[in-house]
Amino acid sequence: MTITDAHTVAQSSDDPFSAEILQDPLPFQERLREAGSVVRLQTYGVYAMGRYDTVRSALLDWQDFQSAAGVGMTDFTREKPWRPPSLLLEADPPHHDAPREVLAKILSPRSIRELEPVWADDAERLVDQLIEGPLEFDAVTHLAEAFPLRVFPDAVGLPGSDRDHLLPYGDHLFNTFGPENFLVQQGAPRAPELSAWVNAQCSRESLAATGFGADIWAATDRGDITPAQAPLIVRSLLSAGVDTTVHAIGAVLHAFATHPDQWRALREDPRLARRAFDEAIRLESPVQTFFRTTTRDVTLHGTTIPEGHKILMFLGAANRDPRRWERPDAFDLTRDPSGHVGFGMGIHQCVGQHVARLEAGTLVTALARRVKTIELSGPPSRRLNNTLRAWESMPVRITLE
Ligand code: HEM
Ligand SMILES: CCOc1cccc(C(=O)O)c1
Repeated sequence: MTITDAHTVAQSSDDPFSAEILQDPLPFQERLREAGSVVRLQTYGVYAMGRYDTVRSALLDWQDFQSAAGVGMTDFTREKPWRPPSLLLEADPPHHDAPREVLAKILSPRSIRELEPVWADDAERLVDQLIEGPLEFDAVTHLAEAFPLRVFPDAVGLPGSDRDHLLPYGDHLFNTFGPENFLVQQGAPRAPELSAWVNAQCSRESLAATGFGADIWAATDRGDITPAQAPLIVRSLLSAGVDTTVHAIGAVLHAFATHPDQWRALREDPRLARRAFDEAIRLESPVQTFFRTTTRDVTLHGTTIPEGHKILMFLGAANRDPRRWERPDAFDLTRDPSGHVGFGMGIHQCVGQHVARLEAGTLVTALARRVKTIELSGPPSRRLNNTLRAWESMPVRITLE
C-alpha cells in the first residue's frame, strides 16, 4: 500500500523481500513505479527506484551512488561484510579500475571468440544426448543448469569434481544482498563450507594452466594486478558467472516455451538467438535488484536522499517501465531490447555479458536446429531468491524435426 504526501518522499509499506512479492514481483513493481521516482521503503528504512530513467541515471552516477559500501542492504562502512568485498562489484574507482580492466580484456568478445566452436559442439552433444531420452523433461535440470555447469567451470579452469557446489554458493551469495530473512537463514548453515571450497578453487595451483583463471594469474606476472588481488578476481567469476546464466537460460527457455510463434521465428532465422537472449533478460531480469549508497545528499526529481543511505535499484521494474518500453510485458523479437538494464549500466555494467550471451546463444542455436516445438508440459515453479528471478523446475515437452 503506498501513501504519498506532497511535502515528503513517497512511502511504501510493501516488503519486496517477502515470499509473496518474490513469488510475483510485478504488481509491487507497478505500485513502485507509480508511487514516484524515489520511494522510501518503510519496512527497511531504505530508498527505492523502479522507473527506467531514474535507475539508469543512478547506475551511471557512480560518484553519488557508490558501490564500495556494498551493493546489498549491508553498509560496509557500518557492518563487516560476510565475505571479503569483491574488487569489482563492491569497489569504485580508482580501486575498481585495474581489476575491471584485467577482467574486461580476458572476457572480451575477441578473447572468448575461440570458445564459440567448443561451446557450440558441447551444446550439440548435450542436446543430442537429451533427445535420445524421453521428450518430456525438466528444462531447468537438463538444460538451464546442465549446460553452464558443463562449460563455464572448464572455461575458468576448475578441476572436474564438486563443481555443483557453485550453484548453492551463488544462490546464498545472491540472497545475502538482501535482508537477513528466511532465505539467508536457509543458506547460512552451508555458507562457510561452500565459501571455503570456492576460495580454494581460486589459488594459482588449483587452476588449470589455461583458462580465465590462468589468464587472471598471468596478469600478476605482468604487474597489472597483484597476487593478493588475483584470487578475489577469480572468485568474482565463480560468484557471478553461474547462477546468473542458469536463470537467464531458464528465462529464455520459458519465453520460447510460452511463445510458440517466436520459436518458429527463431527456427526460420537463427540470427534472432542473440536478440532473444537480451529480450528475455529485459523481460525477466534474472538479476532483479542491486543497492547503491549515497556519498552525499542527492536530489533526484525533487526528492532529496540524505548522504549514507541505501538505495535499492529495481532493474526488473525499470526493464518493464511503460515510460520506456512499448507493450513492456510482451516477449517480442521484433523489438530492439538494447538499453535494457538487465546487465546494469555504466562502469559496473556486467563484465561477463559476452560470456553469458555465448553460453545462451550456443545452447539455443543447438536446440533450434533439432527441436521443432517446445511447450510447458506442467506448471513451472519459481525458486525464491532475494536478488535473482529464478526457476526451480520447468517441465517441458518437445517434438523433433
Ligand atoms: C545472464 C547472465 C548475467 C546477468 C543477468 C548479469 C547481471 C549483472 C549485473 C546487473 C551487473 C551489475 C552489478 C551492479 O551494477 O552493481 C553485473 C556485474 C558483474 N557481472 Fe554479470 N551477469 C550475468 C553473467 C555474468 C557472467 C557469466 C560473469 C562472469 C563470467 C559475470 C560477472 C560479473 C562481474 C564480475 C560483475 C561486476 C562488474 C563490475 O562491478 O565492474 N556476470 N552482472
Ligand atoms: C552478477 C552481478 O555481479 C556479481 C554478483 C556476485 C558477485 C560478484 C563478484 O564480483 O564477486 C559480482
